[in-house]
Amino acid sequence: MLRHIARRLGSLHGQQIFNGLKGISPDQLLSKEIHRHLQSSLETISPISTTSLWPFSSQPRDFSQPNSSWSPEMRKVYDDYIGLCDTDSENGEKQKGPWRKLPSYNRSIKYATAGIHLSKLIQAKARLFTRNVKDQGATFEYVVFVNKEEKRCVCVFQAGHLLEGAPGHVHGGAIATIIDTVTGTLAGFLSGPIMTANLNIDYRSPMPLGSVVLIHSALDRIERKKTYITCKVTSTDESKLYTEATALFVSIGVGHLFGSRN
Ligand SMILES: CCCCC/C=C\C/C=C\C/C=C\C/C=C\CCCC(=O)SCCNC(=O)CCNC(=O)[C@H](O)C(C)(C)COP(=O)(O)OP(=O)(O)OC[C@H]1O[C@@H](n2cnc3c(N)ncnc32)[C@H](O)[C@@H]1OP(=O)(O)O
Repeated sequence: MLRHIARRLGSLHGQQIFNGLKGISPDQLLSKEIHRHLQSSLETISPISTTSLWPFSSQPRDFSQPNSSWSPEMRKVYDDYIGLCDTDSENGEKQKGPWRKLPSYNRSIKYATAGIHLSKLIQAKARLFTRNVKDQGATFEYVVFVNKEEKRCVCVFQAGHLLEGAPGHVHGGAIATIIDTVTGTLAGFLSGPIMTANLNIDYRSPMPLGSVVLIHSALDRIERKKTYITCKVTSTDESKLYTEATALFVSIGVGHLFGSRN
């Protein structure tokens, strides 16, 4: 199975991966390829482009583009960060800024869904939890910007009406979900394939439904297979603190999702 996946990825990239890496196991190959995908997305995606090296569709939808459900506040913060992605130099030319917008698709690599244990129907229908509702604005509207040099990212998150927990406020599980997603995105970007091992959350203030908040995540440290991330959720002007969290991600080989320990 792993060899089949590795071959598929190899063929999707003109065989250069498979041919050039003889002696490397499919596990290692997939790990390298996933990390390469995450990194290359960051290098190649322009702010409004949906072009990517994503192998399963030539034009996957990037869910982190502005849509009509975004409030003016969400749109403004998005535009501010887009402005930090490209800056004007003294001679008026565009230069790459320190920030990059990450694209966001509604499914992960097909075989990452514990593949062999799931029916083909489930595999075909599997969708990323945070991107599985078609109704724009109903659940998680978010976009992640990464600053590679500073090893941190900021997510602009607008919490939709279907995320209600306490009346009029966002469910703690939904807040945990978006924190896991953002800290996991940063850990995956920095360390390659990872899984959440530990997530600690302190809920400091209730978050009203419809709020637009910033989720600031930063690398704390990397120790062997362990990537530690810190996180703060604030209002967009950063005057109000909603949530604080720390997360531990452990690097995995792809075989991990198929029950093998490596
Ligand atoms: C095709 C693969 C694709 C994989 C994804 C790749 C990249 C993703 C990148 C970006 C993703 C984009 C968006 C992100 C979206 C969502 C992110 C959400 C991710 C999740 O939502 S994912 C679901 C929840 N997640 C689980 O379902 C994990 C279940 N669990 C396990 O699968 C294992 O448990 C595992 C892997 C955690 C560790 O297992 P293991 O065998 O690999 O490692 P081991 O046990 O040897 O530990 C090594 C060192 O970590 C320490 N350690 C381990 N666990 C600890 C803990 N809890 N607390 C404190 N320290 C801990 C040990 O003490 C040792 O430390 P030391 O090195 O110092 O001895």
